Amino acid sequence: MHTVEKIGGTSMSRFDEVLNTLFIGQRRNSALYNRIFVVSAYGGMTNLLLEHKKSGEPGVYERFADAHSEDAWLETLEQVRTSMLAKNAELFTSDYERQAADRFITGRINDARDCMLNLQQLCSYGHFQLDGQLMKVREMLASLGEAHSAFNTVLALKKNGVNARLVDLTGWNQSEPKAFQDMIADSFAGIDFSRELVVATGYAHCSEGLMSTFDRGYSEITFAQIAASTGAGEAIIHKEYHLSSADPNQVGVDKVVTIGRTNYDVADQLSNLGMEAIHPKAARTLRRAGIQLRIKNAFEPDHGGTTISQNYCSEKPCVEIIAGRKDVFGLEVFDQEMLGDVGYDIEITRLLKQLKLYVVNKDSDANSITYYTSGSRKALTRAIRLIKERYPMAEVHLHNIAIVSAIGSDLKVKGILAKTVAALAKADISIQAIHQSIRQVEMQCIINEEDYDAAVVALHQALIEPENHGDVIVAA
Ligand SMILES: Nc1ncnc2c1ncn2[C@@H]1O[C@H](COP(=O)(O)OP(=O)(O)O)[C@@H](O)[C@H]1O
Ligand SMILES: N[C@@H](CC(=O)OP(=O)(O)O)C(=O)O
Repeated sequence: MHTVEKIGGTSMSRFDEVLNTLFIGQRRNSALYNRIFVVSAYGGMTNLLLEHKKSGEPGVYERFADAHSEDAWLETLEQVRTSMLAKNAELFTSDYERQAADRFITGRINDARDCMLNLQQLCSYGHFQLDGQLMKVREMLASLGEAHSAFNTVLALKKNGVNARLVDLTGWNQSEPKAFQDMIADSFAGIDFSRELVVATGYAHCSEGLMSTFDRGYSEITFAQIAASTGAGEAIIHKEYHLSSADPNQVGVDKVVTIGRTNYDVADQLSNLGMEAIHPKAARTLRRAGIQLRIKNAFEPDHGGTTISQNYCSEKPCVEIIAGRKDVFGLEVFDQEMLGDVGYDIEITRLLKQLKLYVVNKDSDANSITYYTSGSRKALTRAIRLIKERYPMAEVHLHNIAIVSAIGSDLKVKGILAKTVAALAKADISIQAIHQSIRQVEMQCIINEEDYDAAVVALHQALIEPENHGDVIVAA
């Protein structure tokens, strides 16, 4: 039976290593096959094509959509071209592959550029509106990143003697889009996985619109659907590190512990904080298809990694992960008219959704609500203006904050709140707000942005390190 394996952008950026560990390594002949790889764009490429995933800094798409900067998008698209060609030069030293790689991506970029210029021209006539076409432009731009990395991967594999095959799901020259499930099923029909190593683009063109339905992180959706549709034995996500008790880059590779087993509930909490163990909607597809999910370190192929299942719960209560995010704004709305009126909250939430501001969490008291949101500062400034227009008596304040969070499949650890507060106080970090829900899977502290790194280290030290878990918290 075959596996379906996803490689994220961060790992794809270290392609030479991935080639030696995952794709080929010690594998020979038949051991190379029965694997379908789904690849993301090289790290940073989608940020440049659309907008920065965390800071919201505009990329080609955002600049194109912004009516005030008519030509600024062209400059950013040329920046994408330069980065993509530089990546090709880094990957391919021989002329044949490099020219083929350059030709392919140059053709796609030129097509996208011409299409966007024509659209801009067309929409200069009042009968045609750009707004109605923007999502299509977003999809087209996104697909460039995954087409680039998948095409290059096949080229590199072929050069190394592997019988690799590209499954290009971007629908580039397709006359009409198909439904998502049909697009995937049709593209894989009739392929003998035991003879061909398939590399599929993490972006899939479809009538529903992958971006409008799932937005960023979409390659996991494609990955999960391919696994379900081809009846994979296991679905594997390869990451830069093992799924660990904290970000190894922040706390230190020597201090963090690998998570051996966890559940989809924990994965959802991580996803809410922007650390996507797995996209929640991709998890659902795998769960329904009864396919086991494993997260592995792309550079340690012999390690079992982390298995994620629906029913796992740690044997005794413990903190499994310290996570968080620092690109968060606390949008505080104070209005004495709010007292007893739930409609206030509903209306502001709707407004934030319209402005594509993601609400990570919120808290309230009698006459104020604070929304902890991520998104661009521009969208937040707009939100403040609209709230003030709608509620003239409201006082609105914006705080630069960070969220640091302790997560576990069973967090009913005795005295956890006291330990957390003591650890932060000892590190001289002031807590702005604190949340622990009754379900006890996650506890969040809101702190000042500049305290973020120190807070993660302090909580890891106080809540995880004393448990002496060894190398792995519950080996898979
Ligand atoms: N608990 C954690 N375990 C492992 N990596 C983490 C954790 N929290 C944050 N990270 C960070 O996630 C980053 C990207 O991970 P990865 O999933 O490989 O990226 P991509 O989305 O490109 O696939 C890593 O560089 C690491 O610093
Ligand atoms: N490249 C896309 C899709 C994706 O899922 O990427 P990654 O696997 O690197 O998170 C993005 O940045 O949204």
